[in-house]
This record gives sequence, structure tokens and C-alpha cells, in this order.
Amino acid sequence: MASNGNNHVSTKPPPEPSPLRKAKFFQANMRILVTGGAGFIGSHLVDKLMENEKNEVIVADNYFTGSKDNLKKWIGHPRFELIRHDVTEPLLIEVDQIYHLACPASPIFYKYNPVKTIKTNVIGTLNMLGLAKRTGARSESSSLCFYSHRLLRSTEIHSCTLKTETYWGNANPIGVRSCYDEGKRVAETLMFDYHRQHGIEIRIARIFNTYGPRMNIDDGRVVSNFIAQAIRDEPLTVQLPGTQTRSFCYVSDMVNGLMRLMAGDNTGPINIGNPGEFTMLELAENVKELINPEVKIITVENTPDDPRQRKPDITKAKELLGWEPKVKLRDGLPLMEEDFRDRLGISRKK
Ligand SMILES: O=C(O)[C@H]1O[C@H](OP(=O)(O)OP(=O)(O)OC[C@H]2O[C@@H](n3ccc(=O)[nH]c3=O)[C@H](O)[C@@H]2O)[C@H](O)[C@@H](O)[C@@H]1O
Repeated sequence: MASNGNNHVSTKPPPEPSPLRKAKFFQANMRILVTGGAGFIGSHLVDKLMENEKNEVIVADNYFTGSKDNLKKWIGHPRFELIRHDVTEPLLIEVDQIYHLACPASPIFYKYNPVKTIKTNVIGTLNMLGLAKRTGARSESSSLCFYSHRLLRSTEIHSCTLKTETYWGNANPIGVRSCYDEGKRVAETLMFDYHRQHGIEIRIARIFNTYGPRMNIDDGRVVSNFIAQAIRDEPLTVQLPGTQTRSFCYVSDMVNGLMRLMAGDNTGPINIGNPGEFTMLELAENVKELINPEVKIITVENTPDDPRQRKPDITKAKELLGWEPKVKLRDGLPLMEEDFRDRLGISRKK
């Protein structure tokens, strides 16, 4: 029997881990960090991740646009942790996967503090890559970093081409939206540099306009604006010219796409969005018909640098991930209406 060097011979086996620790060890074999997990897409992702009993989910959020309300059903759950944390500061924890979603996405929020927005994209992503590098180097499990990116913003007014992943973008570097657009571009560069230089496993999703329950009611984006306006009997404000297009993806489809990407072997970038394209006037007509046929539609001034057309080409997502969206706009809008009515306390007129 081996001596411990103090002439004391131990005959006792090492202590068994406590039943609590054992239970935790065997149940939760994937620790996942979701930055921005108290936000709109993040909180739906958390719901889905928590369905798997093998996942332990940690959310880091500074609550700038996210809210604890979105996570209230998980607070206190043994496999869930919530940290008030700003991703522009380093975070030292052990995780196996990172879904990095933290960043204000609505133009009114990101223009409110553009310096913070670009710091969130650049320094926030650096910090997450640093975390992935550290944990990847130390633990046996692979450490993945995932980064969400909206389509590179196009200011090509007459462009009517589909946006494939090879599109390099034509973004205004000095405009009011540049903090977001350029921040996302640099973040993608950082992701690939860490991947090439340090072997960090990465996934890049290019997320297109997403809608659904839990969007901030007054966050200024078009679907939430129109639905709140229709419920409050206020005119739907179509920004000129009204012929600009967007393609709207329901949040459950988005979350499934993000999880498929994480589970597969492709680094991306890969477009995740719904290719169904609508003009803002068509969207207003749909909201009017489905939610409040009495409501007026008016036109108002637009904001600078508003892209005129946006439609994802999702061939790659279909081929490589076997993913495509399922929820049609006309089915998703009523689901969002229900949530907005609950939160606004306004029920449907009889
Ligand atoms: O939802 C998103 O994912 C995206 O939202 C915004 O991008 P944008 O496409 O301009 O989103 P909205 O602000 O919802 O605007 C969409 C279109 O609706 C129009 N709009 C907006 C608000 C409104 O009340 N009425 C209206 O007609 C805008 O002029 C614009 O053409 C952000 O800039 C992106 O970062 C984000 O990815």
C-alpha cells in the first residue's frame, strides 16, 4: 500500500461524491451558455434547450433589452442559472457550448447607444472567443462558439437579388446603422481568425428578421409595431415608400435552425430565415385583416439607410442542415397577437 509520505497509511477509499453532486454529474452532461438569453430569440432558445434533461443552461444578460420575465419559468430550476453580465466584460466560467446572441437588434435601441453596440459586437465577441479558447483548452469536451449575425446590410436600392452567404455586403461605414452592421462584420472576421489561428470550433448564422411572442412591445420593429398598433386601435405606420420588402421568420423556426447549425459540422456562415418576402404595405394589410379590420394604414417618413429589399437564400441551410422554416406569416401573426394582448391587457373585441 502506498504511503502518503507522513508515515501514515490510509486504508480508506476516497469519499464518494454526495448524491446531489452525483445526480448533477450524471444528468447534466452539456453545459451551455446563452448570451442575451433573456432577450427575444435567446429566451425561446433557452426554453428549447431546457427541454433536454442533459442540458444545463447558463444565461448571461445585462437586461438592456432583455427581461427576466422571459425566463421566469426557469428561475430556481436546478439546471438553470441566470447571471447579470455585460459581454463587454470578460466572463470566466466553464462551458461546453456558447450561443452568443447578446446585442440590441432593434434600430431604436442600437442607435440609442451606438458606441455600446459596436463594443458589444466586437469586444463581446472577443470575450466569448476567449472563453471558448480557455475552456476548449482545458476540458476534454469540445468548446463551441456560436455567433449570430444579421444579413450584411445592403444599401443597394435597386438590388433584387437573393442574398446568398457569398454576398459580401455593401454597408455604409459611417451611417447611423454602421455600429450594428460593421460590428457584425468585424465579429465574423474575429470568429474566423480564432478558428484558423486557435482551432476554435465556430458556427456562424446569418439571422434574418425574426418575429414572435416576447418581442418588446415598443421596440420599434415593424411586426411588433403593427401588432401593438392594431391592438391599440392606432393607425399602422408604414414607412415610405412601403414597397420595401422583408422576409419574416417565426421564432420557433429560427431556434430550430440555430440548434441544427450547432449540432452539425458546418462553420457557416449560413442564412437562417424565411424566404417568404412581403412589402411593408402587404404586411400592414395582413395585420389589418387578421387582427383589426377597422384599423387605418398611414404612411410616414422613413429613417436613413433603410434597406429596400431583404430575402434570404436558404439553399445552404436546406442542403447542409436539412432545415427549412415551417410557420407561415399568416399563422405566426395570430400567435404573436395572443401574447401582445396578454401583456397589453387588451382582449379581442366581441
Ligand atoms: O428584425 C430584425 O431582425 C432586424 O431588425 C432591424 O432591421 P430592419 O429590417 O430595418 O427591421 P425593422 O425596423 O423592423 O424595419 C423593417 C421595415 O419596416 C419598416 N417599418 C418599420 C417600422 C414601422 O413602424 N413601419 C415600417 O414601415 C422599415 O422602414 C423597414 O423598411 C435591425 O436593423 C436588424 O438589426 C435586425 O436584424
